[in-house]
Amino acid sequence: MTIIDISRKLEIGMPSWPGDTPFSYEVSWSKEESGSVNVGKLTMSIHMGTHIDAPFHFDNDGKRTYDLDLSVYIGTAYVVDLTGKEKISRSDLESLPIDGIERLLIKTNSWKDSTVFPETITYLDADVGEFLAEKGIVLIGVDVPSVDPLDSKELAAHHSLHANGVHILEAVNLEHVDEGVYELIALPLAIVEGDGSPVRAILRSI
Ligand SMILES: Nc1ccccc1C(=O)C[C@H](N)C(=O)O
Ligand SMILES: [Zn+2]
Ligand SMILES: [Zn+2]
Repeated sequence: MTIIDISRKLEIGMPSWPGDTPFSYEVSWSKEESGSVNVGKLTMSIHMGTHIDAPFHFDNDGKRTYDLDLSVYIGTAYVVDLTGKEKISRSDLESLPIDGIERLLIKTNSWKDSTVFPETITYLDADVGEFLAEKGIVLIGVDVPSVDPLDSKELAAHHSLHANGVHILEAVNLEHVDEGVYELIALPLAIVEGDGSPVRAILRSI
């Protein structure tokens, strides 16, 4: 069985959302000190690297991470390459062979240098939520840190996806992935009050 890892590495110095908590890892209790084991301490924004958004991230009354339906994060996914677009609208997706497929991963290739936070990214139009719901899509994944423009405050795409029951996976790495149908696994951690979760996202060929 071939596993394709589509997760970004979590490491010190990786780019984070401007002003947000950076990633840090340290051994806070060493083997020498504890007498038996190294114990690590992790600090990071939840929206670091490859992660899912819980609706609470952008809606005070929205679901928290632990309450998310795990079946959303496992199952068939279609990877489409839409490199070179400023934004992605319903018309860009209408001809995709996604009948019977419940997840869509979009390769935008718009995060050019993964060692620095991008200045602009390809984003989704607010008409995408309704279209995906009509198609029976329950999750959308993008290879950039947001489904909206980076300076957006309204978050039109986040809200339209949520209103249509489409869950959000952000900052996957699809550089090495060809278009086609796969099985996706990208489970959130059981963070009770979370507004999202880092995930280890993988694809399996089917
Ligand atoms: N971390 C942030 C800090 C400030 C403002 C936005 C963000 C975000 O993370 C938004 C992005 N659309 C996200 O869901 O990951
Ligand atoms: Zn996020
Ligand atoms: Zn988001």
